[in-house]
Amino acid sequence: MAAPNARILIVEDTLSLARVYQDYLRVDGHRIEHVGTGRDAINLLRQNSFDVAILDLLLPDMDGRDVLRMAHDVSPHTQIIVITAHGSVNVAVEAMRDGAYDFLLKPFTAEKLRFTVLDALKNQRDGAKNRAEPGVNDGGDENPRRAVFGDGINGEEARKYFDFIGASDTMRGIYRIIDSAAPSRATVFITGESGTGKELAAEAIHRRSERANAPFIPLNCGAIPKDLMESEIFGHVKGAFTGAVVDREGAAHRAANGTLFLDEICEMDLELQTKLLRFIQTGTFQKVGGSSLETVDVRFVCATNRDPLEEVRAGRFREDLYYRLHVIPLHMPPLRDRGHDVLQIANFYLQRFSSEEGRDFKRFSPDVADLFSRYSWPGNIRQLQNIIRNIVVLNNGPEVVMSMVPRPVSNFGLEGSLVNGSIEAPPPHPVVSVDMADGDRLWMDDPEALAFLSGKQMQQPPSGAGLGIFAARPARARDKNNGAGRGIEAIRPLWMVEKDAIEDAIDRCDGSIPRAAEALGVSPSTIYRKKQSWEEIG
Ligand SMILES: Nc1ncnc2c1ncn2[C@@H]1O[C@H](COP(=O)(O)OP(=O)(O)OP(=O)(O)O)[C@@H](O)[C@H]1O
Repeated sequence: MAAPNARILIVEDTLSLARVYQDYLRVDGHRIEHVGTGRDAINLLRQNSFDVAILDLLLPDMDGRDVLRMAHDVSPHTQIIVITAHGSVNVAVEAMRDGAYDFLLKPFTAEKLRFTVLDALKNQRDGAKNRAEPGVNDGGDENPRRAVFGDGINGEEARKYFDFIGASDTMRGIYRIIDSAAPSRATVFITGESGTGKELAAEAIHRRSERANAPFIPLNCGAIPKDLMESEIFGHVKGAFTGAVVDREGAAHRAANGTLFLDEICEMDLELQTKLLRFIQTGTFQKVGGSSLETVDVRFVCATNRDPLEEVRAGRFREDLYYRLHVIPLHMPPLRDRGHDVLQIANFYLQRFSSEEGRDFKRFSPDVADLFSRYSWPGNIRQLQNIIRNIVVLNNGPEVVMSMVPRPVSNFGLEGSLVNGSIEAPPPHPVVSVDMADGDRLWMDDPEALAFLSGKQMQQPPSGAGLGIFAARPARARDKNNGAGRGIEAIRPLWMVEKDAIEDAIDRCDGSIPRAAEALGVSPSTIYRKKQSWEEIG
């Protein structure tokens, strides 16, 4: 990296340390100023423009995190690097959530400090460049369509970090935590809804670490039947149980010197949790049916889509194991909170699936792009992938138009009910309406979606009428009930409806749960878990 002659503020109350940091950084030709209190730091940041601030979180006059938040507010373009005491990675991670660019754990070397500052500067300059040139494909664009849907822009140009696509602020925060956490041996505990990329994050942590050349072994604790789980992790000796006809190594052994990724960790049964805890504490384990102790060096990364503390409270997850594993928390944001990333990811998969399936898709029409940006994506990236695969397989390009978008995405915005039967103000754009079987009238500004939904003839709204409805249950459901006599006894519990849908999907996939799961946009373990809960209901 080039010597940048940047303006740097050091906020450190120990004078001797501040001098050392200044000496380290002067080598790169920066202009450096120093203050010893939080108050002075905020004042200086308010009056001057600094590229980077190096902030010790332990200050005499203010809580370091308050200083950080205020510094971020008064000077959002200053990249803030926080310094924390050795062993307080958690504090550092929290600080990054509050807007810090990176952190340094004491003690650190001159090289580490210089590199971290240069990296922050590079980020700051890239950010400034992107602000000055809206339209560059890094997610900082004010105009999502230009960034993602403009001519010639394809998914490969989208901002990538390992296998992640996306450059939203939330995801940049995730990449920084991965960068910082990866080199250490500390356990990373990843949370987030299904399909948000938890496994991708675990892999990135591995690939970014010194263990990258050793194996990355994922193990889905929710997808493996309980009684086989212990052998999956620790292996077994011949004859340990019926069917154990040969000795077998488990995931712990295979992950030696690498990373063991325990996905859906909260699904692990309590007895096995005790054995896992012992393994984490001692680095040793016994194969099922074995008598000798084996020792391996593994780094643990685990993930869950549940709230782990809630599981602890409910007695389903051991508290001591939780604290042992929960060293560096990493929360994967849902897709709906990632701004323009959704379009970048959509475009990436459109190009990929299109070439895999021999189609000519190049782009999304503006209304599809708009729908994708507004939709809530409950199944996150996996659902987005499935929708795009569906579109690509069943249609051809070059443009993805509204009529190609399958449900439930295409129905988005149609659910809801007429508020007290009132008719609201007419919309500023043309609408169409349709009379439904049960007497409701639908007013829509999207003729295609309305036609699809109702299968009825459309008409222009009478003058003076306004935007009514949005009471659109799918036509099928309406026809079945035909308006009359819809008593609450006809309503089935949600779990039964869900059970029917899942069983139907499994049937259509010839009994394959993984394929059914993919088609439904959930993980196989979700289905296994649900099947188990239906059995418990009886
Ligand atoms: N930012 C992203 N860009 C591109 N693809 C992504 C991104 N995040 C996730 N994916 C893809 O989405 C799919 C789901 O990701 P992944 O399996 O890591 O999610 P998960 O949170 O572990 O899901 P689950 O909780 O269901 O196990 C994978 O195919 C992954 O490659």
